[in-house]
Amino acid sequence: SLILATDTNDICLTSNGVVTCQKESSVNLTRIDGKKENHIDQVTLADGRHINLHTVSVKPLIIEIQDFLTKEECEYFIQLAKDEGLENSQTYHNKNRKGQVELYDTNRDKKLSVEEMSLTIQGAFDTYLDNSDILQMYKDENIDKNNDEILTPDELKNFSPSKLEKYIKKLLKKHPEKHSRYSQQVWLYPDSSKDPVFKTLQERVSTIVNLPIELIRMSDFQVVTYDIKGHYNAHFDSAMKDKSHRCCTRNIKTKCQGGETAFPVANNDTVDTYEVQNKNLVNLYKNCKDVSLKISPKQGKAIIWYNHFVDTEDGWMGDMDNYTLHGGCPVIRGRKWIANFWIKTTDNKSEDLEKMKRLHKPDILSD
Ligand SMILES: O=C(O)CCC(=O)C(=O)O
Ligand SMILES: [Fe+2]
Repeated sequence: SLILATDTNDICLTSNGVVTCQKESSVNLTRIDGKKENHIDQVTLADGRHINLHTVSVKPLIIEIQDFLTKEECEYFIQLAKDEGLENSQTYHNKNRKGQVELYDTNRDKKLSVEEMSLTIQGAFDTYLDNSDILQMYKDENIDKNNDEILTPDELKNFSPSKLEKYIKKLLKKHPEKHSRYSQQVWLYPDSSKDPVFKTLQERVSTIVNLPIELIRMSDFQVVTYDIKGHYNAHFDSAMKDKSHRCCTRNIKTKCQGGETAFPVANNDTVDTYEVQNKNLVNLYKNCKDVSLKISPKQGKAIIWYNHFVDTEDGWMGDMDNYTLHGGCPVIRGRKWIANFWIKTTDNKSEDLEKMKRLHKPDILSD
């Protein structure tokens, strides 16, 4: 392609193999126009295949694509993940907790009921215990001497946060499914100049979401697998830092039952956090049955959603879309494999554009 670069504030970006140079200020993030529920748009891929972008929901916007990946591509990424080695998944909570245990004495009576202990353990360890687990813990640790299921300050004195932590850690070894997330994963950073399958994937994502390949090259790619009881309680993928504009969760292999991707507040009138907590809809390990919007896993199927809106002022990352609260229902039989492809930007548009300029490699196109 012939590029006639003009002034230095121009940026050259590649979409569908065509390089276009434009003013930096005119580069915006855009979202797929899903139009309305059940709308279908056809897109032709570079390999000539036609695929359908099916709008399954508008609040939040979720697009489903059957056969986004071929069977061979799915197998390739699973093998890549296995070769690299998968590790137990962590949560944002695990990595950022500073080790403190905060007692949730919600009614401020200075005593802890079983429900309050349950919230304490959720808050401190991201772990969801049944009431019977908690009563068993009282027994094992001989804390609730009068068996009234209430811990007084005196009884609590003998049960230090470090004792609690030790107990929970041991319990999780035996019952990892009681954690908010139970899966194995690996981050993959294939070099697209050496890995034609990954290069094709990047180009396909770029075509479908209609964003330049230079932005797609800044993405993170991850393969996750869930065994029986594997799940991921409802969460947001993005904190305000390190925002991910959208997320394609690709279900790359599924000989499994269960394992749906669930959106507990989709299509509600409001995101009613009280309702979410009250019905414990975050706890998908237990309550997936109460979620109306669930997308079943199927080999090759992709789902795309946008964790953030586009900011109307600078055309870059905007507010988080609270309707994107989501998670993975437990696998009942078999094993589920997914690949997550996160297209990410920061709050700093000009920094992101600089990065994109560095990732502009017209030579990579001509092979
Ligand atoms: O397993 C799923 O369907 C959801 C996965 C997910 O939300 C994530 O990896 O962030
Ligand atoms: Fe997620």
